[in-house]
Amino acid sequence: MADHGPPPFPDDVPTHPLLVIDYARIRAGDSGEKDNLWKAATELGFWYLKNHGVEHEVNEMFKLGKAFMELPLDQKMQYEEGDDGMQFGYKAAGLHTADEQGTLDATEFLDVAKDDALAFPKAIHRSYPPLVADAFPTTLTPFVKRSIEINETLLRVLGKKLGLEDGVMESMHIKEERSGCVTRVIRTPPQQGEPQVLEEQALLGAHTDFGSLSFLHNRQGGLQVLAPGTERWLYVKPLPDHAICNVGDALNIFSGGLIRSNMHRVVAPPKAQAAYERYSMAFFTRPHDSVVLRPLTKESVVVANKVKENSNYAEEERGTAGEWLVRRLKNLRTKNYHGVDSYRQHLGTEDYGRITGVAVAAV
Ligand SMILES: O=C(O)CCC(=O)C(=O)O
Ligand SMILES: [Fe+2]
Repeated sequence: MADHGPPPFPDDVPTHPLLVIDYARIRAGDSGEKDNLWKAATELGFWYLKNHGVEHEVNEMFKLGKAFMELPLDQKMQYEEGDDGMQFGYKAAGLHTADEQGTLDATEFLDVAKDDALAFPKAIHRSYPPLVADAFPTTLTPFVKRSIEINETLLRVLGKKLGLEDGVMESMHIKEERSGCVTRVIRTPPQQGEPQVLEEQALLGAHTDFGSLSFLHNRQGGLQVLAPGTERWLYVKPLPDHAICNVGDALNIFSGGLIRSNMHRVVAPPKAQAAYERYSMAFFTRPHDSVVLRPLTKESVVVANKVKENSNYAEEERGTAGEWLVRRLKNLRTKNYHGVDSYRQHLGTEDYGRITGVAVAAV
């Protein structure tokens, strides 16, 4: 019998609503829509993005991702990312931990560097399997270019709303510079069990994203958010041709905490969808490697000559974007897991108490 793929997202599971931002209106400079984006970015840090115009490239990426994931494991393992914080290539299931007990994650990643996609046929970070390398001109590079354009536009609006001088936000994300910007395809295997039990098992552990903005494409459920002021993880319902955008830690830090980098995780898709393998795909915009992660708002105000001499704005040193990534990735690797403390070493701006609180409550 022909397999028609997973059934639709069920109507009867609780979900968390997201604001819908119309990219066409943002592009047109609509000030009401820019206000909506600011509201979404500061209150939840997640929103749907419609009319982004990347539907074709997204479809092609899903096809490429599936073709790659279906390669034999030993072929994929030749491109494994390793335990030193490199994050391009292939990550096999179980090589990341999903919680402080060291539970193994259940996700496979294909991670393709923006730098390799833009420099093709030159390799900047690494080489990829022939199936992926062949798809740079037709699929990967077009998707990366469109994704960059969208995230740059959204970042410009958010930078302006923050009160940054023109060009300051852009200068943190220079696409010609080496960065951790990455296109990722994720696969998780079919899950069996009681929905209530499955809903408590993270296949990709609770986290905040490392970079500035994530441009995510979901077709099945499985993504959950822990909304501020709530104690319950809720699914985000995928909507056709709507991207899910979310803020990462770098933007949270740049904004002095004003723009929210919200915790999320991936569990089994709800109900009957759980019996199917799950694919998702994202482009992560991150500051280029040499950018020091610190609040930018004071700097912009200084530029504008508006700051008072004795501003007591808290400034915390987080190192560079490149160092931030390596630290977080290294400590997430199963091989580098030495207990709760090493797991905590991978954390970003998450409120760690919230993660443990929820995990304990779920036992
Ligand atoms: O697969 C998803 O829906 C989310 C993936 C995710 O959060 C990530 O890779 O950072
Ligand atoms: Fe994420």
